[in-house]
Amino acid sequence: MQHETANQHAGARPPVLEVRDLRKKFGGLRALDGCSLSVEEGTITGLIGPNGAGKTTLFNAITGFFRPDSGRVLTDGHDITSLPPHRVFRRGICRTFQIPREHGTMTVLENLMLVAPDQAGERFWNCWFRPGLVRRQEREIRDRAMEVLEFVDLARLSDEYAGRLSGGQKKLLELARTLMARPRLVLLDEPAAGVNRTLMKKLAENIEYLRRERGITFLLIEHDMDLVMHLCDPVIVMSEGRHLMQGHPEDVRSDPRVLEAYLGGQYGARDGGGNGGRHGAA
Ligand SMILES: Nc1ncnc2c1ncn2[C@@H]1O[C@H](COP(=O)(O)OP(=O)(O)OP(=O)(O)O)[C@@H](O)[C@H]1O
Repeated sequence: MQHETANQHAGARPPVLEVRDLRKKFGGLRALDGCSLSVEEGTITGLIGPNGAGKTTLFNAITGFFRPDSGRVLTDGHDITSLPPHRVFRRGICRTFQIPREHGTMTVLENLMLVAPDQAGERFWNCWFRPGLVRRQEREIRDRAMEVLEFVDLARLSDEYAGRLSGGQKKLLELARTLMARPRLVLLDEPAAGVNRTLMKKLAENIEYLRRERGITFLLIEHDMDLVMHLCDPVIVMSEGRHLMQGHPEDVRSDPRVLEAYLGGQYGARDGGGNGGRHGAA
């Protein structure tokens, strides 16, 4: 397996995430059609593009939920292509889903405690022979989960069933779950969808804080252009399964290729070329 990227050869630090020529077909449809991009450490990188551009498929291929047909995924220059999701997760790459995947019949706190990696209590013999260790670790995980809940402002709901949270609160819970894993890179799939303005502001503040204070890198798919323009730099645009362009938000906003990608696609056809909905370019 090749372990070094071109950047390493040049002496520079490799990007935290690099995708090279990724391809994925569903039947005759090329969801990813030679997609290449990279995400630099310490950035909040936006990933935008019209419906069906392949953004979520890209997340699925990076995080091991789909096996790409070809191409490579590297983190810090190490090849992680086609690793199963739990091994990608152990590499510090965590994700959220467009539709939150909470365990609805468990409490908010339990949802977080589940995520903590390498729990001693998961090993049968530890429960019998090392009960003190299991209890101590469980206490630590609970304390950590409460800290994370405080951070996302859900501590008061720790004993509530996760299924009873509002859509916005579920998004915060998704973010909280990634934080339990002490991630290096968080992939957020439409964090603002279905979230009211107040919670969205809170979410944006949290993301900015985590990048600044904890050095966490973010790659986020988002259709809310206000949020993208405010939060992300750089912004990568995908179209038809490929990287179309990348730049500062204001450059992307005015780039004719981006407008063309949005207006020329399914959305443009359906909407008569209008651009006022949530999938508008800018
Ligand atoms: N499991 C699947 N089976 C078949 N087709 C799929 C599957 N997942 C995605 N696709 C198709 O692949 C294409 C890319 O979909 P994807 O969800 O990655 O786009 P997207 O850019 O995330 O779109 P959106 O912004 O609407 O979420 C679409 O045409 C979609 O219908």
